[in-house]
Amino acid sequence: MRKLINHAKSLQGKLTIPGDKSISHRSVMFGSIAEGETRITGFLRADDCLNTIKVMRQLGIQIHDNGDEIIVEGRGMNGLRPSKEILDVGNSGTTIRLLSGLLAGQSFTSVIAGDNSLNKRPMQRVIAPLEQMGAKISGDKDSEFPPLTIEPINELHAIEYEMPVASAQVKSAIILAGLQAEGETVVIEKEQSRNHTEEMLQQFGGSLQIDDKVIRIKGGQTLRGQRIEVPGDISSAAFFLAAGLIVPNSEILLENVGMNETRSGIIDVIKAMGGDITIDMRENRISADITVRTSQLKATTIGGSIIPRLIDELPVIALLATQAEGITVIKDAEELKVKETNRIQAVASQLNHMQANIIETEDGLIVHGGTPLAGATVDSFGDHRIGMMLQVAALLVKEDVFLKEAECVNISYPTFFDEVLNLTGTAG
Ligand SMILES: O=C(O)C1=C[C@@H](OP(=O)(O)O)[C@@H](O)[C@H](O)C1
Ligand SMILES: C=C(OP(=O)(O)O)C(=O)O
Repeated sequence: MRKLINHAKSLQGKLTIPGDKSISHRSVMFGSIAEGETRITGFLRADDCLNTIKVMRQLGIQIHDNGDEIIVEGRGMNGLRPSKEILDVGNSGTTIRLLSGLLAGQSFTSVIAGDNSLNKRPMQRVIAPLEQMGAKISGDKDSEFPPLTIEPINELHAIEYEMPVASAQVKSAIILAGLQAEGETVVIEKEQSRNHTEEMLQQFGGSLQIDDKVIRIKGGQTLRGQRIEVPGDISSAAFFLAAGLIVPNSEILLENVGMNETRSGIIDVIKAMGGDITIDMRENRISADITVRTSQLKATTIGGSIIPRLIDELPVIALLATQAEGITVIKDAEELKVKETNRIQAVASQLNHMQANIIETEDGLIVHGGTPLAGATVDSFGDHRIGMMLQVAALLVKEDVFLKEAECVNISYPTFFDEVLNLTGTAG
Protein backbone atom coordinates (compact mmCIF):
# COMPACT_ATOMS: atom_id res chain seq x y z
CA MET A 1 0.00 0.00 0.00
CA ARG A 2 1.33 3.42 -1.06
CA LYS A 3 0.36 6.00 1.56
CA LEU A 4 0.49 9.77 1.71
CA ILE A 5 2.23 10.37 5.03
CA ASN A 6 1.98 13.27 7.41
CA HIS A 7 3.61 16.63 7.82
CA ALA A 8 3.58 18.31 11.25
CA LYS A 9 4.03 21.93 12.28
CA SER A 10 4.51 20.79 15.85
CA LEU A 11 4.01 17.68 18.01
CA GLN A 12 2.28 18.01 21.37
CA GLY A 13 0.79 15.54 23.84
CA LYS A 14 1.53 12.13 25.22
CA LEU A 15 1.38 8.50 24.21
CA THR A 16 1.82 5.11 25.83
CA ILE A 17 4.48 2.97 24.21
CA PRO A 18 3.29 -0.57 23.29
CA GLY A 19 4.92 -3.71 24.69
CA ASP A 20 8.50 -4.73 24.04
CA LYS A 21 8.76 -7.07 21.06
CA SER A 22 11.81 -8.98 22.29
CA ILE A 23 10.30 -9.57 25.74
CA SER A 24 6.87 -10.49 24.31
CA HIS A 25 8.36 -13.26 22.12
CA ARG A 26 10.35 -14.64 25.02
CA SER A 27 7.44 -14.53 27.49
CA VAL A 28 5.40 -16.87 25.29
CA MET A 29 8.31 -19.21 24.54
CA PHE A 30 9.38 -19.50 28.18
CA GLY A 31 5.74 -19.79 29.26
CA SER A 32 5.37 -22.73 26.87
CA ILE A 33 8.31 -24.72 28.25
CA ALA A 34 7.59 -23.86 31.90
CA GLU A 35 5.34 -25.98 34.08
CA GLY A 36 1.97 -24.40 34.87
CA GLU A 37 0.30 -21.22 33.81
CA THR A 38 2.01 -17.99 32.68
CA ARG A 39 -0.02 -14.76 32.57
CA ILE A 40 1.41 -11.91 30.49
CA THR A 41 0.30 -8.27 30.60
CA GLY A 42 1.50 -5.62 28.15
CA PHE A 43 2.12 -8.26 25.45
CA LEU A 44 2.77 -6.68 22.04
CA ARG A 45 -0.10 -7.66 19.74
CA ALA A 46 1.81 -7.00 16.52
CA ASP A 47 2.40 -9.39 13.61
CA ASP A 48 5.81 -10.70 14.73
CA CYS A 49 4.69 -11.63 18.25
CA LEU A 50 1.32 -12.94 17.07
CA ASN A 51 3.30 -15.28 14.82
CA THR A 52 5.17 -16.54 17.87
CA ILE A 53 1.83 -17.31 19.56
CA LYS A 54 0.61 -19.02 16.38
CA VAL A 55 3.61 -21.35 16.05
CA MET A 56 3.67 -22.23 19.78
CA ARG A 57 -0.01 -23.21 19.43
CA GLN A 58 0.95 -25.37 16.45
CA LEU A 59 3.45 -27.06 18.76
CA GLY A 60 0.64 -28.09 21.09
CA ILE A 61 0.59 -25.21 23.59
CA GLN A 62 -2.76 -23.73 24.63
CA ILE A 63 -2.57 -19.94 24.59
CA HIS A 64 -5.55 -17.66 25.33
CA ASP A 65 -5.97 -13.93 24.97
CA ASN A 66 -8.61 -12.48 27.31
CA GLY A 67 -7.95 -8.91 26.18
CA ASP A 68 -6.04 -7.98 29.35
CA GLU A 69 -3.66 -10.90 29.50
CA ILE A 70 -2.13 -13.57 27.34
CA ILE A 71 -2.39 -16.87 29.21
CA VAL A 72 0.03 -19.65 28.31
CA GLU A 73 -0.65 -23.19 29.58
CA GLY A 74 2.94 -24.37 29.92
CA ARG A 75 3.67 -28.06 29.34
CA GLY A 76 7.24 -28.27 30.62
CA MET A 77 10.48 -28.85 28.78
CA ASN A 78 9.26 -32.06 27.13
CA GLY A 79 5.73 -30.93 26.44
CA LEU A 80 6.01 -29.65 22.87
CA ARG A 81 4.22 -31.72 20.22
CA PRO A 82 5.01 -32.05 16.49
CA SER A 83 3.16 -29.77 14.10
CA LYS A 84 1.69 -31.31 10.94
CA GLU A 85 1.98 -27.98 9.19
CA ILE A 86 5.09 -25.89 8.47
CA LEU A 87 5.81 -23.36 11.23
CA ASP A 88 5.44 -20.07 9.34
CA VAL A 89 6.97 -17.26 11.39
CA GLY A 90 6.33 -14.52 8.81
CA ASN A 91 8.83 -11.66 9.06
CA SER A 92 10.23 -12.48 12.48
CA GLY A 93 13.96 -13.16 12.75
CA THR A 94 13.67 -13.45 16.53
CA THR A 95 11.04 -16.19 16.27
CA ILE A 96 12.90 -18.39 13.77
CA ARG A 97 16.24 -18.15 15.58
CA LEU A 98 14.95 -18.68 19.13
CA LEU A 99 12.60 -21.42 17.98
CA SER A 100 15.53 -23.22 16.32
CA GLY A 101 17.19 -23.44 19.73
CA LEU A 102 13.98 -24.62 21.34
CA LEU A 103 13.30 -27.31 18.71
CA ALA A 104 16.91 -28.45 18.24
CA GLY A 105 16.72 -31.03 21.03
CA GLN A 106 13.23 -32.40 20.35
CA SER A 107 12.36 -35.92 19.31
CA PHE A 108 10.26 -34.88 16.31
CA THR A 109 10.77 -33.12 12.97
CA SER A 110 9.90 -29.45 12.46
CA VAL A 111 10.07 -27.16 9.44
CA ILE A 112 10.29 -23.40 10.05
CA ALA A 113 9.73 -20.94 7.20
CA GLY A 114 9.05 -17.24 6.76
CA ASP A 115 8.23 -14.51 4.27
CA ASN A 116 10.41 -13.33 1.36
CA SER A 117 12.45 -11.03 3.59
CA LEU A 118 13.07 -13.65 6.28
CA ASN A 119 13.99 -16.24 3.68
CA LYS A 120 17.01 -14.07 2.75
CA ARG A 121 18.33 -13.70 6.30
CA PRO A 122 21.38 -15.70 7.45
CA MET A 123 20.74 -18.80 9.55
CA GLN A 124 24.22 -20.41 9.63
CA ARG A 125 24.86 -18.29 12.72
CA VAL A 126 22.39 -20.44 14.69
CA ILE A 127 22.82 -23.68 12.75
CA ALA A 128 26.60 -23.84 13.38
CA PRO A 129 26.50 -23.81 17.21
CA LEU A 130 23.36 -25.97 17.37
CA GLU A 131 24.99 -28.60 15.12
CA GLN A 132 28.02 -28.56 17.41
CA MET A 133 25.59 -29.46 20.19
CA GLY A 134 24.42 -32.46 18.16
CA ALA A 135 21.34 -30.96 16.46
CA LYS A 136 20.40 -31.93 12.90
CA ILE A 137 19.37 -28.79 11.05
CA SER A 138 19.45 -27.97 7.38
CA GLY A 139 18.38 -24.93 5.43
CA ASP A 140 18.16 -23.70 1.88
CA LYS A 141 21.25 -22.89 -0.30
CA ASP A 142 23.99 -24.66 1.72
CA SER A 143 21.96 -24.12 4.88
CA GLU A 144 22.36 -20.38 4.76
CA PHE A 145 18.66 -19.51 4.57
CA PRO A 146 15.19 -20.64 5.71
CA PRO A 147 13.17 -22.82 5.42
CA LEU A 148 14.93 -24.77 8.18
CA THR A 149 14.30 -28.47 8.73
CA ILE A 150 15.09 -29.68 12.22
CA GLU A 151 15.28 -33.43 12.64
CA PRO A 152 14.73 -35.53 15.76
CA ILE A 153 17.72 -36.46 17.93
CA ASN A 154 18.18 -38.29 21.20
CA GLU A 155 20.00 -35.64 23.18
CA LEU A 156 21.97 -32.40 22.83
CA HIS A 157 25.32 -32.01 24.52
CA ALA A 158 26.84 -28.91 26.09
CA ILE A 159 29.46 -26.88 24.21
CA GLU A 160 31.66 -23.89 24.82
CA TYR A 161 30.95 -21.38 22.07
CA GLU A 162 32.66 -18.11 21.28
CA MET A 163 30.20 -16.08 19.23
CA PRO A 164 31.56 -14.59 15.98
CA VAL A 165 28.74 -11.97 15.86
CA ALA A 166 27.14 -9.82 18.55
CA SER A 167 23.61 -11.23 18.41
CA ALA A 168 21.03 -11.71 21.14
CA GLN A 169 19.12 -14.07 18.86
CA VAL A 170 22.08 -16.42 18.46
CA LYS A 171 22.89 -16.21 22.18
CA SER A 172 19.27 -16.98 23.04
CA ALA A 173 19.08 -19.96 20.66
CA ILE A 174 22.14 -21.48 22.35
CA ILE A 175 20.74 -20.83 25.84
CA LEU A 176 17.41 -22.44 24.91
CA ALA A 177 19.24 -25.45 23.49
CA GLY A 178 21.59 -25.48 26.50
CA LEU A 179 18.58 -25.90 28.78
CA GLN A 180 17.89 -29.22 27.06
CA ALA A 181 21.54 -30.35 26.83
CA GLU A 182 23.52 -32.76 28.95
CA GLY A 183 26.15 -30.75 30.89
CA GLU A 184 27.03 -27.06 31.17
CA THR A 185 26.92 -24.88 28.05
CA VAL A 186 29.17 -21.82 27.90
CA VAL A 187 28.44 -18.90 25.57
CA ILE A 188 31.04 -16.15 25.15
CA GLU A 189 29.62 -12.95 23.66
CA LYS A 190 31.55 -10.75 21.24
CA GLU A 191 29.83 -7.67 22.65
CA GLN A 192 27.13 -7.65 25.26
CA SER A 193 23.75 -7.85 23.51
CA ARG A 194 20.24 -7.53 24.94
CA ASN A 195 19.89 -9.76 28.00
CA HIS A 196 16.14 -10.47 28.04
CA THR A 197 16.61 -14.23 27.69
CA GLU A 198 18.96 -14.37 30.67
CA GLU A 199 16.61 -12.20 32.75
CA MET A 200 13.54 -14.16 31.82
CA LEU A 201 15.13 -17.53 32.45
CA GLN A 202 15.87 -16.39 36.01
CA GLN A 203 12.37 -14.97 36.37
CA PHE A 204 10.98 -18.42 35.49
CA GLY A 205 13.02 -19.97 38.30
CA GLY A 206 15.95 -21.14 36.17
CA SER A 207 19.56 -20.31 36.86
CA LEU A 208 22.60 -19.28 34.86
CA GLN A 209 25.93 -17.74 35.69
CA ILE A 210 26.93 -14.48 34.04
CA ASP A 211 30.45 -13.15 34.28
CA ASP A 212 30.86 -10.15 31.99
CA LYS A 213 30.49 -11.65 28.49
CA VAL A 214 30.60 -15.30 29.62
CA ILE A 215 27.30 -17.09 30.26
CA ARG A 216 27.08 -20.60 31.74
CA ILE A 217 23.90 -22.62 31.74
CA LYS A 218 23.19 -26.14 32.99
CA GLY A 219 20.85 -28.49 31.18
CA GLY A 220 17.89 -30.27 32.75
CA GLN A 221 16.38 -27.34 34.68
CA THR A 222 12.69 -27.10 35.46
CA LEU A 223 10.98 -23.75 34.85
CA ARG A 224 7.75 -22.61 36.52
CA GLY A 225 4.96 -20.46 35.06
CA GLN A 226 5.02 -16.79 36.08
CA ARG A 227 3.25 -13.45 35.87
CA ILE A 228 5.11 -11.31 33.35
CA GLU A 229 4.67 -7.59 32.89
CA VAL A 230 6.07 -6.47 29.53
CA PRO A 231 7.32 -2.86 29.56
CA GLY A 232 7.01 -0.56 26.52
CA ASP A 233 9.49 -1.08 23.69
CA ILE A 234 12.29 1.50 23.56
CA SER A 235 12.78 0.55 19.90
CA SER A 236 9.21 1.73 19.20
CA ALA A 237 9.61 4.78 21.44
CA ALA A 238 12.70 5.71 19.38
CA PHE A 239 10.57 7.06 16.51
CA PHE A 240 8.76 9.46 18.81
CA LEU A 241 11.91 10.39 20.73
CA ALA A 242 13.40 11.43 17.40
CA ALA A 243 10.23 13.17 16.19
CA GLY A 244 9.95 15.23 19.38
CA LEU A 245 13.56 16.37 19.03
CA ILE A 246 13.47 17.47 15.37
CA VAL A 247 9.91 18.67 14.65
CA PRO A 248 9.72 22.41 15.51
CA ASN A 249 7.85 23.60 18.62
CA SER A 250 7.37 20.13 20.04
CA GLU A 251 7.10 18.62 23.48
CA ILE A 252 5.93 15.05 23.91
CA LEU A 253 5.67 12.64 26.81
CA LEU A 254 6.30 8.96 26.12
CA GLU A 255 4.88 6.75 28.85
CA ASN A 256 6.15 3.33 29.92
CA VAL A 257 9.44 3.08 27.99
CA GLY A 258 11.49 -0.02 28.94
CA MET A 259 14.89 1.11 30.22
CA ASN A 260 16.94 -2.12 30.22
CA GLU A 261 20.61 -1.02 30.12
CA THR A 262 21.40 -3.36 27.23
CA ARG A 263 18.79 -1.56 25.11
CA SER A 264 19.11 2.10 26.04
CA GLY A 265 21.99 3.19 23.80
CA ILE A 266 19.73 5.69 22.02
CA ILE A 267 19.35 7.67 25.26
CA ASP A 268 23.15 8.00 25.47
CA VAL A 269 23.24 9.17 21.84
CA ILE A 270 20.47 11.74 22.34
CA LYS A 271 22.38 13.14 25.34
CA ALA A 272 25.65 13.23 23.37
CA MET A 273 23.85 15.12 20.58
CA GLY A 274 22.60 17.72 23.07
CA GLY A 275 18.93 16.66 22.94
CA ASP A 276 16.49 18.01 25.51
CA ILE A 277 15.29 14.86 27.27
CA THR A 278 13.93 14.23 30.78
CA ILE A 279 13.67 10.71 32.14
CA ASP A 280 11.43 9.85 35.10
CA MET A 281 11.97 6.27 36.21
CA ARG A 282 8.81 4.48 37.34
CA GLU A 283 8.59 2.68 40.67
CA ASN A 284 8.95 -0.69 38.94
CA ARG A 285 12.54 0.38 37.99
CA ILE A 286 12.13 -1.23 34.57
CA SER A 287 10.41 1.55 32.67
CA ALA A 288 10.34 5.34 32.54
CA ASP A 289 8.20 8.24 31.39
CA ILE A 290 10.30 10.31 29.01
CA THR A 291 9.77 13.88 27.82
CA VAL A 292 11.52 15.23 24.73
CA ARG A 293 11.46 18.77 23.38
CA THR A 294 12.64 20.33 20.12
CA SER A 295 16.43 20.70 20.24
CA GLN A 296 19.34 21.98 18.21
CA LEU A 297 21.35 18.78 17.87
CA LYS A 298 25.06 18.33 17.21
CA ALA A 299 26.82 15.50 15.39
CA THR A 300 28.39 12.53 17.17
CA THR A 301 30.30 9.31 16.47
CA ILE A 302 28.61 5.97 17.18
CA GLY A 303 30.55 2.69 17.16
CA GLY A 304 31.98 -0.16 19.23
CA SER A 305 30.17 -1.70 22.18
CA ILE A 306 27.20 0.70 22.02
CA ILE A 307 26.08 -0.75 18.66
CA PRO A 308 24.17 -3.79 20.02
CA ARG A 309 22.52 -1.46 22.56
CA LEU A 310 20.86 0.53 19.76
CA ILE A 311 21.04 -1.69 16.68
CA ASP A 312 17.36 -1.34 15.71
CA GLU A 313 17.38 2.41 16.40
CA LEU A 314 20.17 3.22 13.92
CA PRO A 315 17.84 4.09 11.01
CA VAL A 316 16.07 6.77 13.06
CA ILE A 317 19.36 7.91 14.63
CA ALA A 318 20.66 8.48 11.08
CA LEU A 319 17.61 10.68 10.48
CA LEU A 320 18.38 12.66 13.67
CA ALA A 321 21.90 13.16 12.33
CA THR A 322 20.58 14.72 9.09
CA GLN A 323 19.17 17.53 11.25
CA ALA A 324 22.23 17.95 13.52
CA GLU A 325 25.11 20.34 13.13
CA GLY A 326 28.19 18.58 11.74
CA ILE A 327 29.03 15.14 10.39
CA THR A 328 27.86 12.03 12.26
CA VAL A 329 29.73 8.77 11.75
CA ILE A 330 28.06 5.41 12.42
CA LYS A 331 30.51 2.49 12.31
CA ASP A 332 30.84 -1.17 13.40
CA ALA A 333 27.23 -1.66 12.33
CA GLU A 334 27.59 -4.19 9.48
CA GLU A 335 24.82 -6.25 11.12
CA LEU A 336 22.41 -3.68 9.67
CA LYS A 337 22.94 -5.32 6.29
CA VAL A 338 21.21 -8.55 7.39
CA LYS A 339 18.04 -7.20 8.98
CA GLU A 340 14.60 -7.12 7.29
CA THR A 341 16.38 -5.17 4.52
CA ASN A 342 19.94 -4.01 4.07
CA ARG A 343 19.32 -1.06 6.39
CA ILE A 344 22.57 0.74 5.49
CA GLN A 345 21.46 0.88 1.87
CA ALA A 346 17.78 1.54 2.63
CA VAL A 347 18.48 4.45 5.00
CA ALA A 348 20.97 6.15 2.69
CA SER A 349 19.01 5.67 -0.54
CA GLN A 350 15.62 6.72 0.81
CA LEU A 351 16.75 9.69 2.89
CA ASN A 352 18.94 10.85 -0.01
CA HIS A 353 15.77 10.75 -2.18
CA MET A 354 14.48 13.34 0.28
CA GLN A 355 17.67 15.42 -0.28
CA ALA A 356 19.68 14.23 2.71
CA ASN A 357 23.43 13.83 2.27
CA ILE A 358 24.36 10.36 3.53
CA ILE A 359 27.26 8.19 2.39
CA GLU A 360 27.13 4.42 2.80
CA THR A 361 30.23 2.73 4.17
CA GLU A 362 31.11 -0.96 4.62
CA ASP A 363 30.04 -0.92 8.26
CA GLY A 364 27.77 2.08 8.63
CA LEU A 365 26.91 5.56 7.43
CA ILE A 366 28.43 9.02 7.23
CA VAL A 367 25.65 11.55 7.68
CA HIS A 368 26.16 15.21 6.78
CA GLY A 369 23.95 17.25 9.06
CA GLY A 370 21.91 20.38 8.52
CA THR A 371 20.14 19.17 5.38
CA PRO A 372 16.55 20.33 4.86
CA LEU A 373 14.48 17.37 3.58
CA ALA A 374 12.15 17.52 0.56
CA GLY A 375 9.09 15.72 -0.82
CA ALA A 376 9.52 12.38 -2.62
CA THR A 377 8.05 8.93 -3.06
CA VAL A 378 10.04 6.69 -0.74
CA ASP A 379 10.08 2.97 -0.13
CA SER A 380 10.06 1.07 3.16
CA PHE A 381 10.94 -2.09 1.17
CA GLY A 382 8.55 -3.80 3.62
CA ASP A 383 10.89 -3.07 6.54
CA HIS A 384 8.93 -1.67 9.51
CA ARG A 385 11.85 0.29 10.96
CA ILE A 386 12.57 1.94 7.61
CA GLY A 387 8.87 2.75 7.10
CA MET A 388 8.49 4.38 10.52
CA MET A 389 11.75 6.31 10.17
CA LEU A 390 10.54 7.70 6.81
CA GLN A 391 7.24 8.82 8.36
CA VAL A 392 9.21 10.73 11.02
CA ALA A 393 11.33 12.28 8.24
CA ALA A 394 8.17 13.30 6.36
CA LEU A 395 6.95 15.24 9.42
CA LEU A 396 9.63 17.82 8.52
CA VAL A 397 8.56 18.18 4.88
CA LYS A 398 5.84 20.53 3.58
CA GLU A 399 5.51 18.86 0.16
CA ASP A 400 3.79 15.49 -0.25
CA VAL A 401 5.69 12.39 0.79
CA PHE A 402 4.38 9.01 -0.34
CA LEU A 403 5.50 5.84 1.42
CA LYS A 404 5.46 2.48 -0.33
CA GLU A 405 4.48 -0.67 1.61
CA ALA A 406 3.38 1.49 4.54
CA GLU A 407 1.46 -1.44 6.08
CA CYS A 408 4.79 -2.93 7.22
CA VAL A 409 4.44 -0.94 10.48
CA ASN A 410 2.08 -3.73 11.61
CA ILE A 411 5.12 -5.94 12.13
CA SER A 412 6.03 -4.17 15.37
CA TYR A 413 3.72 -1.14 15.86
CA PRO A 414 0.18 -1.45 14.43
CA THR A 415 -1.03 1.86 15.96
CA PHE A 416 1.99 3.86 14.77
CA PHE A 417 0.24 6.11 12.21
CA ASP A 418 -2.68 6.76 14.62
CA GLU A 419 -0.23 7.93 17.30
CA VAL A 420 1.43 10.29 14.80
CA LEU A 421 -1.98 11.77 13.97
CA ASN A 422 -2.83 12.18 17.67
CA LEU A 423 0.35 14.15 18.31
CA THR A 424 -0.11 16.39 15.28
CA GLY A 425 -3.62 17.25 16.51
CA THR A 426 -5.26 16.19 13.26
CA ALA A 427 -6.79 12.90 14.40
CA GLY A 428 -10.43 12.00 14.03
O1 LIG B 1 16.86 -10.97 20.40
C1 LIG B 1 16.07 -10.11 19.97
O2 LIG B 1 14.91 -10.00 20.41
C2 LIG B 1 16.54 -9.20 18.91
C3 LIG B 1 17.88 -9.10 18.63
C4 LIG B 1 18.46 -8.24 17.60
O3 LIG B 1 18.85 -9.06 16.50
P1 LIG B 1 20.28 -9.81 16.45
O4 LIG B 1 20.32 -10.84 17.49
O5 LIG B 1 20.30 -10.41 15.06
O6 LIG B 1 21.29 -8.74 16.62
C5 LIG B 1 17.47 -7.20 17.12
O7 LIG B 1 17.93 -6.60 15.94
C6 LIG B 1 16.09 -7.78 16.90
O8 LIG B 1 15.18 -6.78 16.53
C7 LIG B 1 15.55 -8.41 18.16
C1 LIG C 1 15.56 -6.87 13.26
C2 LIG C 1 14.35 -6.85 13.81
O1 LIG C 1 13.59 -7.94 14.16
P1 LIG C 1 13.77 -9.48 13.80
O2 LIG C 1 15.23 -9.80 13.71
O3 LIG C 1 13.07 -10.22 14.91
O4 LIG C 1 13.06 -9.71 12.48
C3 LIG C 1 13.72 -5.56 14.16
O5 LIG C 1 12.64 -5.61 14.79
O6 LIG C 1 14.23 -4.47 13.82
